[in-house]
Amino acid sequence: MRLTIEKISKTFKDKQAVTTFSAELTEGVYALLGPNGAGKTTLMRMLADIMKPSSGRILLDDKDISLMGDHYRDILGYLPQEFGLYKNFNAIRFLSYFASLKGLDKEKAKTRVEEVLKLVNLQKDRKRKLRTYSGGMKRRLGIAQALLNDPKILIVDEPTAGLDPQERVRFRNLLSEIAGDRIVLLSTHIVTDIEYIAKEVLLMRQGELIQRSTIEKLLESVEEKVWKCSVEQGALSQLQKSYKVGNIQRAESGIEIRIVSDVKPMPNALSVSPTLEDVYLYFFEKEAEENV
Ligand SMILES: Nc1ncnc2c1ncn2[C@@H]1O[C@H](COP(=O)(O)OP(=O)(O)OP(=O)(O)O)[C@@H](O)[C@H]1O
Repeated sequence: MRLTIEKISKTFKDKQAVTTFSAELTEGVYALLGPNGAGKTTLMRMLADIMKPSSGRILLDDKDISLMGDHYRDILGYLPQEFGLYKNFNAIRFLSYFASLKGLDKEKAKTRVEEVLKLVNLQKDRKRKLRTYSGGMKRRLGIAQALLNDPKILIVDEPTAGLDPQERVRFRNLLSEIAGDRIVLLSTHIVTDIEYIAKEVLLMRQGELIQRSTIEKLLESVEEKVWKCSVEQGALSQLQKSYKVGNIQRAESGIEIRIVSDVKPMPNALSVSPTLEDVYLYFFEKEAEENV
């Protein structure tokens, strides 16, 4: 299976949200990483065939998805960023309702609803009203909904927004379990979401794909560009103006800061091993976890 994104762009009036984005995706988990406003949601909506590109094409195994109609929707699972729940429904009723919208026949739907509840580990809570669900449970239910038709392509838009770190880890594990032979595209601006699970990372900035790589290669690309420096408090604000400063830690003598820079920022700077947060800082300037 091959999903080909061929030079797609999307313009809203005077705003270019996505600019000639091209990529080819095969089975596995891909992470679309970029800051708020980078164009991730717009790209995903086009991949989910909810929004038409202003130009360019999306092909599944060489067939234009805009010409595939229901055949494409049959193999697609989509979890949008904003996902409305019927608060007075329980999980079974909610999923059965979506199953009927997706055209599953009644008998098949019954079995499938139980299967997806098991997959996302909500079996025990399947009869509870959704208004009593935690943020993590709601997101898992969202994934269950997206999996009802056993999609070959699964698109999930910022699924970990608002989840606590423990729920984020559970959600990440869930995605990696269900990935199997599907194409999974997950968008996020939180670097820890993509650790361990992403086969490749697509970095998006201002509507453009600026880098596509494995996590290992991304880390390699900032090798020798991450520095630990001991500085005095008074020097900090000037350094922040001149460099991309990551973690700031108080030490016995002054403070210790992490700087991402192509050149050694000061004589006493020590080169240290990069993390994904450094990668984010290198490509996107802002602090990696700023928007959590
Ligand atoms: N319907 C629309 N009309 C006008 N501008 C839009 C519309 N949808 C998105 N945009 C603009 O396009 C740009 C990309 O938005 P998009 O929501 O795709 O980014 P994002 O990376 O998903 O960000 P976020 O993480 O905040 O959702 C933004 O500048 C946004 O304001």
